[in-house]
Amino acid sequence: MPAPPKPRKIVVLGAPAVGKSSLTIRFVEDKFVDNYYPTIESSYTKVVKHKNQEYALEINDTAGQDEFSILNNKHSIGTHGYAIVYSITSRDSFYLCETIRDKILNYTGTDWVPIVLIGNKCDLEGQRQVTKEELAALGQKWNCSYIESSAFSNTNIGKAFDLLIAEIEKLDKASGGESAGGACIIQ
Ligand SMILES: Nc1nc2c(ncn2[C@@H]2O[C@H](COP(=O)(O)OP(=O)(O)OP(=O)(O)O)[C@@H](O)[C@H]2O)c(=O)[nH]1
Repeated sequence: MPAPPKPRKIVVLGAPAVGKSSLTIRFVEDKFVDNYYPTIESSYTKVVKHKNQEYALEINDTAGQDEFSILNNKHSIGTHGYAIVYSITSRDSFYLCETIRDKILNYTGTDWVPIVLIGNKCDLEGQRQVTKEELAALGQKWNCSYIESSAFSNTNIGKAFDLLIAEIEKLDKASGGESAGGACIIQ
């Protein structure tokens, strides 16, 4: 009998208009939405396979943050992993990622949480403001996974979520297994 899907909750955070909804919808529904409607809060589900195990993902797409946004319970209770998104065309959105991660760590009272850092809109090479080297440097500093993606051209979207599941699994293993997952991140 195959193992039942593991439920895993993911929150997508980042500055407004970096493509959080677009990459979530591309991942869940495999389509690209060209219009910009600021998100209030949306939740999506998708079952995916990672290393022969199924995962029932609950993905919470948030309203864009700024440096004054306060991380609330909805963003952290039961959350297993975070996708922090910026746009490669916006240096400000890249800088904001550091603030967002600091808030997560403050809120959870931990010094490490599963994160994938995503540089979205990589199809817009001509408008690039953040280099791949800067992404790699920040990802290495945080000891997390990192990747550039494009919801528009469907580049690395599935891969980004796969990397996040791997980060979540790392924590699961380090904390002694299955049940430890979200519970110990939330404290
Ligand atoms: N070229 C390009 N445009 C993108 C990409 N992803 C999103 N966009 C566009 O960028 C705009 C903002 O995308 P959204 O997905 O609504 O951004 P968001 O981060 O969810 O925005 P908020 O809800 O305000 O936080 C829209 O016009 C999208 O079509 C991408 O990978 N490439």
